Amino acid sequence: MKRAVIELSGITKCYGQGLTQVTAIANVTTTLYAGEVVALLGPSGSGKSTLLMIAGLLESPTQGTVTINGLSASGPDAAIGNVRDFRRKNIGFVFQKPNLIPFLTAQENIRLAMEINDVPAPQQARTLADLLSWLEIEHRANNYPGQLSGGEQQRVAIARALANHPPLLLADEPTAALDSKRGRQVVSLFHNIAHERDTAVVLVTHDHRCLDLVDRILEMEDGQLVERPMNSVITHDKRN
Ligand SMILES: Nc1ncnc2c1ncn2[C@@H]1O[C@H](COP(=O)(O)OP(=O)(O)OP(=O)(O)O)[C@@H](O)[C@H]1O
Repeated sequence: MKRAVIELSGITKCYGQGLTQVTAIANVTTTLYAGEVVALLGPSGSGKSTLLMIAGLLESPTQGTVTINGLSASGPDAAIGNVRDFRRKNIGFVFQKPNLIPFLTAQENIRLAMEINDVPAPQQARTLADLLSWLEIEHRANNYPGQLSGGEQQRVAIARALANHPPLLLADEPTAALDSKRGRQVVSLFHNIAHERDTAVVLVTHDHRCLDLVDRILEMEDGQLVERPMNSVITHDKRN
C-alpha cells in the first residue's frame, strides 16, 4: 500500500497586501508518496518554488496545512515540535547551485550535515562510505568543491541532502546548470533514490527531456496544481 509522506491540504500563499498582493499558490491539495519521483512543472512565476518552500517548511502558507509523515506542521494540531530540528532530520534539499562550503572537502561537506544532527561518529562513517560509493564519488572524497566538476559537485550536494536519510527530498531545478547528459544522470539518480530508499522526491524542473525517468507529473498553472498524464508531455530521446 502507498505510504503518504507529505500531504498538502488547501494551501494558499499570498505575498504583499492590498493592491500589490500576489496569490502565488491558490488552494492546492495533493499527496506525495514514499518511493516516487514527482516532477513539478510550470512556467516562470507559476508558483513552483513557493510550493516547494512550503512543502519544505521554509515558508508558512497563508492558509492550509502541511502534514509530513502523519504529523501536522502548523496550526492548532501542530505535532512536529521544533520546525528547524524536524526539517534537518526529515527533509533533504537540493538546489540549482550545489552551495557546498568551499573550504571543506567533499566528505567534510557531507559529514557536516550529520554532525549538526549529532549522529554518532561510527554511523557517520558508515553513511559516508555508503553515499560516496553509491553516488560514485569515492575518488573525489578529499577534493574541495573548486576541484570538482559541476556534476560531481551536484552529487556531493545530493549526498549531503541524503545524509540523514530523510523521507522527503525536495529539489529545485537541480539540473539547470548541467549539460543534458549530466542532467539526465542526476534525474536518474533521483529515480534510484526514490525507488531504492523509499524516499518521496519532488523535482522542480523546466527540463522536459528527463520526464521519462519520473513517476508522476504535476504542473503549476497560475498558482493551481494540475496532475498531467505521463504521456502528455514530450520526453527525451533515450539514446542521449
Ligand atoms: N518573497 C516574495 N515576495 C513577493 N512575491 C513573491 C515572493 N516570492 C514569490 N513571489 C511571487 O509569487 C509568484 C510565484 O513565484 P515562484 O518563485 O514560486 O514561481 P516559480 O514557478 O518558481 O518561478 P520560476 O520558474 O521563475 O522560478 C510570482 O508571481 C512571484 O513574483
